[in-house]
Amino acid sequence: MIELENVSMTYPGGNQALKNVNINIEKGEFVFIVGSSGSGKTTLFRLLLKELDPTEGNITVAGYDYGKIKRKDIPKVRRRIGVVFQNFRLLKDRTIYENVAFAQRVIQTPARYIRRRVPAMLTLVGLADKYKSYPKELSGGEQQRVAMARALVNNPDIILADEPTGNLDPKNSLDIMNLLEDINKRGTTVVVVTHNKDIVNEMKKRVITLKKGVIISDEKEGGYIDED
Ligand SMILES: Nc1ncnc2c1ncn2[C@@H]1O[C@H](COP(=O)(O)OP(=O)(O)OP(=O)(O)O)[C@@H](O)[C@H]1O
Repeated sequence: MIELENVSMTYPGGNQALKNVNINIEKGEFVFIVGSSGSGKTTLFRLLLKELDPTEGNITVAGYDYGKIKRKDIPKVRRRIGVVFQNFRLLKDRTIYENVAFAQRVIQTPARYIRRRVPAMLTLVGLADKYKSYPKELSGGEQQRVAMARALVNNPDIILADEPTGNLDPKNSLDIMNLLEDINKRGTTVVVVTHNKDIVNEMKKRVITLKKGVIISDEKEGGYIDED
């Protein structure tokens, strides 16, 4: 589902963020990407979305070879990736329903399909009764669940989450992780970039650890490696 072959990324100016990274993530896996600040996690995330191109190596996501992909196919591959961010990134002036529906409207999904799909996603994340609320009326944990519903609404193959529990307390963090685990059990590949040591240790999933742009460990049922 996701393959990086000898991927290196050097930013203009000379910062080498990733060095010869090899990762293979199969369909249906749940993977944590961890590492201290500056280790290259965000760079990896942006490469997977094709927001950046590597300076060396090959990336394949959902069957698309990023080195050969046609420009018109980039939105197609992005549609197969649901993205969740630390700061939720909801539209403040839209209701919860509209926030989730918006992701479908932009890809011109038929209205009758949206009317079925949005409530189903809000039910999945436990927020069916909040559909008329605005983001500021919800707790941080609830807002992140809306962001998850939005990420899932187009039925992606992959969920990419960048520090999804970064703004949440331990209870809400665990709820979000349990939701990601449920989604994973339904067949979606889940990749979570995080600093959250407790969560990583609790979940016992595959853990890939980056340090200064190099993979220093890739463990099947791993834990958080303290570097200091
Ligand atoms: N746009 C950029 N231009 C130049 N250098 C960059 C750029 N973005 C990141 N870097 C450098 O690349 C390296 C990796 O950064 P990256 O943001 O990928 O790390 P990170 O693991 O996500 O860190 P954090 O946990 O603090 O978000 C760092 O040395 C950083 O300074």
